[in-house]
Amino acid sequence: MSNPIYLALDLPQLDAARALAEKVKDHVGGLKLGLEFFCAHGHHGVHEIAHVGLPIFLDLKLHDIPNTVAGAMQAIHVLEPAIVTIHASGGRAMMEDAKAAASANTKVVAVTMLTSLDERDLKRMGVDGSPHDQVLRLAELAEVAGLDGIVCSGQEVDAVHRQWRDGFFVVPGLRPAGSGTGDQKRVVTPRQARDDGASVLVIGRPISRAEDPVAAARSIAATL
Ligand SMILES: O=C(O)c1cc(=O)[nH]c(=O)n1[C@@H]1O[C@H](COP(=O)(O)O)[C@@H](O)[C@H]1O
Repeated sequence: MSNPIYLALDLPQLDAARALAEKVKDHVGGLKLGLEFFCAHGHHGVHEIAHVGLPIFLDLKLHDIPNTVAGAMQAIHVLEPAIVTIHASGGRAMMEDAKAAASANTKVVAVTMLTSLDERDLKRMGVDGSPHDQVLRLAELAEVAGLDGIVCSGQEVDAVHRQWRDGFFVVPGLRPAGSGTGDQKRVVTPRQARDDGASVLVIGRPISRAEDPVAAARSIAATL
């Protein structure tokens, strides 16, 4: 069984990101490059990290009118990402056009509700219901739009998996038992997320900021 852990390389320095990826590559299943890295290094940076030889998750959280998101998806074909994120709150048409514009080998998944948000944040944004309700609502929209799956917290993945049996579920906001959560508000352990149906476990700081990133990755993988 392939390793479900994708390391979030949220580092602005290209050399440091590549060195970390090389160091832990035997203990993770993929590498996620997000806005911090991509805004600093763009296509060149993605090509550099791709040389490590692991699948690349390009986490751009695209969110715009359908035509613009489709154009962005076309522009990243050359990077051959295994996974790309868009925001479900961009609506059904945007999601449909994003998937249509993606290359066939790219899984397009929709971020539903950021794991840094809780029910109070939802209410302040004028969204009724619980995070659970909001995630299920947006997951259904993503499924109808023909996406491959969604991003949600480990607190919702079980319910989404029951609603979308063959979906691809990316779960961040993961912390080993007893560790701090930082800016993450909806957090579970990697083992809990995996048991509840996560396809990919996105882990960043618990590995990237560990004293010994290899030991951290190995100890997390050992709990799965
Ligand atoms: O799309 C994501 O990967 C994502 C969605 C979400 O709701 N929450 C979330 O934390 N992420 C990403 O997952 C990673 C979590 O990093 P750590 O909190 O350091 O483990 C970061 O790169 C976030 O951008």
